Amino acid sequence: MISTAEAISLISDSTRPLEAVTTALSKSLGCITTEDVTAKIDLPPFDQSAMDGYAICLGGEDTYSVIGEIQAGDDASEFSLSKGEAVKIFTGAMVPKTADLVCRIEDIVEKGNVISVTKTPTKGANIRWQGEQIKKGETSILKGGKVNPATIGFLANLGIKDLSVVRKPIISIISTGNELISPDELNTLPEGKIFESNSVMLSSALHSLGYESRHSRHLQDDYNEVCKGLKKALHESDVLIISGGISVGDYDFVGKGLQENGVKQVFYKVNQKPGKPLFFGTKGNKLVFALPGNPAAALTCFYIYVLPALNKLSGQGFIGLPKSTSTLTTSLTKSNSREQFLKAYDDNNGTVKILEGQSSAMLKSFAEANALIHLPSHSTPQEGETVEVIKLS
Ligand SMILES: Nc1nc2c(c(=O)[nH]1)N[C@H]1C(S)=C(S)[C@@H](COP(=O)(O)OP(=O)(O)OC[C@H]3O[C@@H](n4cnc5c(N)ncnc54)[C@H](O)[C@@H]3O)O[C@H]1N2
Ligand code: MOO
Repeated sequence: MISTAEAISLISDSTRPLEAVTTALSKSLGCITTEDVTAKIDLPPFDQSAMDGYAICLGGEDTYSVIGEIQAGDDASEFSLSKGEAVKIFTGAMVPKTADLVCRIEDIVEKGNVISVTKTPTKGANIRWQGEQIKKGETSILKGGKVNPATIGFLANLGIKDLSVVRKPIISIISTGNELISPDELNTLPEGKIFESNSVMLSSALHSLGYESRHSRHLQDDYNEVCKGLKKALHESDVLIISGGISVGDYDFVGKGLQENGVKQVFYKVNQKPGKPLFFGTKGNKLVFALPGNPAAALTCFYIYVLPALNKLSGQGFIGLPKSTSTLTTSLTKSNSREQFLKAYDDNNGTVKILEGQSSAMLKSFAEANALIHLPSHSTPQEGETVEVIKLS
């Protein structure tokens, strides 16, 4: 059986970034840009007032005659002020070229059509100059950056509607098992059945990390159904995330079904708890993860293996959840010959505790956890020792 480090390295070596596509700016959140983006206009596009007040043309006196008003959105390019004149102006409105500065409304006294300035600011005060943020022709964002909400706002402000980015993968989630009933299907469980939970858990994990599952299907433990379902999913996706049916039982058909569909096995089984029977394979550039069905094993394998691969496909490099170290406040009594990922609570102040209920079938402790502790095989760390922590939130 291979180690977790070997599994990670094999997945990374099999993963290539997807091609560039042009996407609507509004749909580009979390994407990696593939080109430098040049500003097509100055920002601001004109000299703008930064305050509500009066734009004045300095005249040597503290009083000014008010000759008009400029609202945000008005074209003031033809507006002309002579020395000693002022125009009422609002935040964001165009400042006439003949104005020297903007006085805040708080710093003047209004008397009819005349204002007295109680505190004259320096020349140029309260004006956001044309192009002071960025000038037409300059680079607004660099190739290889990750689009965040501010990037989208900045580019929208520049009038940019489309962006060239690395395409995000099309992902299918497949759950397998005769025992599974969708909670949407029935309210009461027939004997021997359980409510299906891995697909909604995995699609939520994807969503929380900036990915979406395009297709989700449930397959019965039937060889033909599994083969057909996998064929369809392989045809329509870049990444398959399968849960269950990958162990050694008579009705675990996922391994055989993948082989039948031409998926090349890269590895099967990792020396870890939970998630020992993890399968990873490829078909061309498509990636196939068959996660063990036990829910905590499926989610752990998703975070450790699937997420960094999705990030690499999307142009970000093979990057997983952030890691740090913390001091244990509890001790582990039993060692394991496998590496372990333990559900844990990290207080974000340097200490971490191992939670009760570490079975790979249990999600209760995972739901309370905000971290996984990664332990080497055969280790029994004690209270006070430093351990590696993978942050879930
Ligand atoms: N003889 C052996 N048996 C098992 C071994 C082994 O080495 N030898 N490994 C065990 C380990 S470790 C794991 S993990 C499981 C993995 O088995 P499968 O991937 O084939 O998963 P299933 O048998 O289909 O399911 C396991 C468990 O999880 C529940 N499950 C499955 N899918 C879902 C779902 N979508 N939602 C909620 N729960 C699900 C399923 O009902 C089972 O209880 O194999 C061990 N066996
Ligand atoms: O690998 Mo399994 O997830 O330990 O139960």
